[in-house]
Amino acid sequence: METFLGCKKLFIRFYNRSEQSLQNMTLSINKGEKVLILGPSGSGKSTLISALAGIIPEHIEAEVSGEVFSRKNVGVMFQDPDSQFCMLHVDEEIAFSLENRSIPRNEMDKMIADLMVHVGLNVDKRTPIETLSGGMKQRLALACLLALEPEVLFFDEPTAQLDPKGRQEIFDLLHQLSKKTNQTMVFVEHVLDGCIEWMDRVILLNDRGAVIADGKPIEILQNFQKEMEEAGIWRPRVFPEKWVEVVENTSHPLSIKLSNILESKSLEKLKEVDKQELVIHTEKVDIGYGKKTIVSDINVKIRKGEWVSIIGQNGSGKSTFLKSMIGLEPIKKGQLYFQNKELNKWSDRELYEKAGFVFQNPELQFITDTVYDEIAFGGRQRNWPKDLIETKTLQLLKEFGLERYRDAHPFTLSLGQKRRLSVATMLLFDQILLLLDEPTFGQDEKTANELIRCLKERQELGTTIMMVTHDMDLVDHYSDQVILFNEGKVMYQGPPNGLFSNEKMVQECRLIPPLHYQLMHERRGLVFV
Ligand SMILES: Nc1ncnc2c1ncn2[C@@H]1O[C@H](COP(=O)(O)OP(=O)(O)OP(=O)(O)O)[C@@H](O)[C@H]1O
Ligand SMILES: Nc1ncnc2c1ncn2[C@@H]1O[C@H](COP(=O)(O)OP(=O)(O)OP(=O)(O)O)[C@@H](O)[C@H]1O
Repeated sequence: METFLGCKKLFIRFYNRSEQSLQNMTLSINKGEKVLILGPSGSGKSTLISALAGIIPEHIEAEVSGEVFSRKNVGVMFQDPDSQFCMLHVDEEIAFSLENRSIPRNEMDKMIADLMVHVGLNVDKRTPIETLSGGMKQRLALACLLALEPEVLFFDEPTAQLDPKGRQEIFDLLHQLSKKTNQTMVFVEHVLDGCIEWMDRVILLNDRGAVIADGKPIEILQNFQKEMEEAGIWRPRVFPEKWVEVVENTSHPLSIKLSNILESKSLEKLKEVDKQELVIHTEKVDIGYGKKTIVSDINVKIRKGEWVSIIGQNGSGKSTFLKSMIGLEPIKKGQLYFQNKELNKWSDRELYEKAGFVFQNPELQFITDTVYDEIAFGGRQRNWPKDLIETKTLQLLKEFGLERYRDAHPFTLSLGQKRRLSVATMLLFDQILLLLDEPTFGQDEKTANELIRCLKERQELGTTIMMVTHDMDLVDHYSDQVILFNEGKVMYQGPPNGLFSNEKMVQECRLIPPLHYQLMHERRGLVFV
């Protein structure tokens, strides 16, 4: 029988790399199947999707051998939504997909409005795409893919930048869709809760781009625990009831260690930090763009050595806030002090020495031609001795799993690798403040843990960490202070336990509490292992 979608003995090597990114891959995906591709960061998941969708070698050049069985009518939701937009405004972008289906103009408006509601894109349809937040762009990319109604849908980490409730809702939406249509769906995802249980198949890749397992989700979870753990692949933390028996009978621990999560922060820690010097404080600050205020009346105090998490729904102003704290966006009103001196009294150079910024989109940060130079750059700027630069750079490359790519161009890395590089470049020298915009999204378990370990080490040496994140377990476990934005206001400011134990606020702000709080209220129908 002819293969619907797949590949046979497929090898792919990018021209600027000595190693192959996909090795001897043979796969056959049936019409209507829902397939999840799992593998550590850099294992070739995006490369595989691009090959099956016909993008490699047509639009991205590479040395390809073997056979690919692609389809004509496919749609891809790319990992980086910016790379797929070609129009200026939200409605035009969705209309572009509808035009592909020859939908008459007079039917489009209603379809666009419905799609925006479906994916939770709560903005005016004439909004310029470049002004959308990261999560909003991801929702738009999904709307465009759904508008296309292709025969095969490829999703490359479709929920990586979504707020926790949004992630759940989008997976529910896709699950419903999967039951209604006979469209084939191929997913790449790092976080498995909410999606793995309704997949027909899981394909597991190793770090060299070869298939190591292919089967039903529960079989893979049961029989390839060790391989998944060694490769650093996240496993689901919450298991649906239908899998309880299987889960109970396995000898390997199926979830992340609960002891880590249960150890919640106490108020004592914050009191200790209280005595220390202020790094940033604001008085009645408003942030926003042009005439639009995004968050008003911000009064925060951020101290030396604190770990501060900034949370809130997509579009609530987290990235804007982070940028405003070191002048990358101007504040609209109020006073902002950096080390007790008004921010505008510091020169750019001084701020650059004292504060490191990791952007949500890592590509915005890269300025050199190799991974090595990217990390070494800061040391060279400071005229450090060559030996010192080399030692420190090599150490960071190792810690972040980037040794193999030291001579590669930063733009050719996988998204997870790019994000790790963007954090590593900020860790070469000792800034007193690190501002990080979602540094862990798109990372496998092993690299996320390593990244957090490096940040924790810095914090213990006195660096202040300000991190935007949607990962509530991370917030719970590490933060001294949480700042929550909701509907243009600071809704909460304080230790994590004060927030997560306030069920009303958690609900109102559409948060999903960390596992440890969910455990306390054991939700029915779910089993926590
Ligand atoms: N255009 C390119 N040129 C050169 N090398 C590339 C290119 N795109 C990807 N690679 C390399 O191929 C390998 C596989 O990358 P790919 O993006 O497929 O990984 P991935 O499994 O999707 O990773 P992640 O989970 O980090 O997104 C990586 O080592 C990456 O650096
Ligand atoms: N350059 C800009 N011009 C006008 N509005 C903007 C601009 N950048 C962002 N916005 C708007 O400001 C609001 C907050 O965006 P921001 O990126 O700060 O949100 P966020 O909380 O970081 O979201 P996400 O979780 O999706 O990354 C959004 O409504 C967004 O559309």
